[in-house]
Amino acid sequence: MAALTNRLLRAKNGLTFSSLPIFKITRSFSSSIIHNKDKNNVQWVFLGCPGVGKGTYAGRLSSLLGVPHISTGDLVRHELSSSGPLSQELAQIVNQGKLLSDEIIFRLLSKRLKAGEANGESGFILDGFPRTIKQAETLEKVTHVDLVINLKLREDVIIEKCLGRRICSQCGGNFNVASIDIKGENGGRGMVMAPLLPPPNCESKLITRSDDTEDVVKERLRIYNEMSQPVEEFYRRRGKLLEFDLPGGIPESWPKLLQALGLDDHDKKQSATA
Ligand SMILES: Nc1ncnc2c1ncn2[C@@H]1O[C@H](COP(=O)(O)OP(=O)(O)O)[C@@H](O)[C@H]1O
Repeated sequence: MAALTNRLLRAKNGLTFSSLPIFKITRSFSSSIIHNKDKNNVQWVFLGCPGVGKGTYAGRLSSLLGVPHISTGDLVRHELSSSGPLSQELAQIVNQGKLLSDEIIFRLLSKRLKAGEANGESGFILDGFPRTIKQAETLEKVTHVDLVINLKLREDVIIEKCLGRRICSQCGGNFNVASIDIKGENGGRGMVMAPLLPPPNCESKLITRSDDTEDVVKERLRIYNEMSQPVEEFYRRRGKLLEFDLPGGIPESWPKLLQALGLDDHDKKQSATA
């Protein structure tokens, strides 16, 4: 693990690499990669504001394609839930809506990659990383990214969704109690998002993330616009960015996302064999 961490940290400082587990510098980008459903060829990144649904859609694609969904936010929350020496220091930063240092994120990510390597994982769907230009440059040095999916949603809806987010403290399931029903104005489209309610046995165990308060959500959005939006431009310039405006909740958005990714047949085949 130490060697791996060092390689990731060295990459950040511009030194050379041979390989990293999961991350392979073997292929050049081709726009047709989007149509390649071989799981070994899925090296994707999800971008988008806090609460837009990166975790939901990355998780669904991960199950569909059989590639690991690696969320740095989940890695951070796992670290916070431990009683390790770092957890209090990290909690202070996360609960203010600020970003953690690259060093900490690289350390957590390296640890996760090492565990995945031991389990024979290949391919990846990254969620929550990269979040700064520096992180994107580092990732570019250590591996190839095929496709970057940028999820977009109106800011007022994002705030409501973040405030409605709930987690079951027992099973870890993610739910949302917000019910969004925005009427279209001046011929514009409205938006309906039904709540994603928990099953009865989770109902009494729901908790809210400590960084999902209104002030902290607004600060996270501010930081996203300042630090992470330039990452969109980084990938746009490389021709890798797929912009996806979410049309509504999961029932409307999931089929359209699959269509945009050329995966709608894949989903049908999988449902037929299930
Ligand atoms: N790549 C990263 N760089 C720095 N900090 C991160 C990164 N990923 C996660 N974090 C920290 O973990 C928190 C939660 O992450 P995440 O669940 O991805 O949040 P969000 O819902 O805002 O997208 C972030 O607000 C930040 O403090």
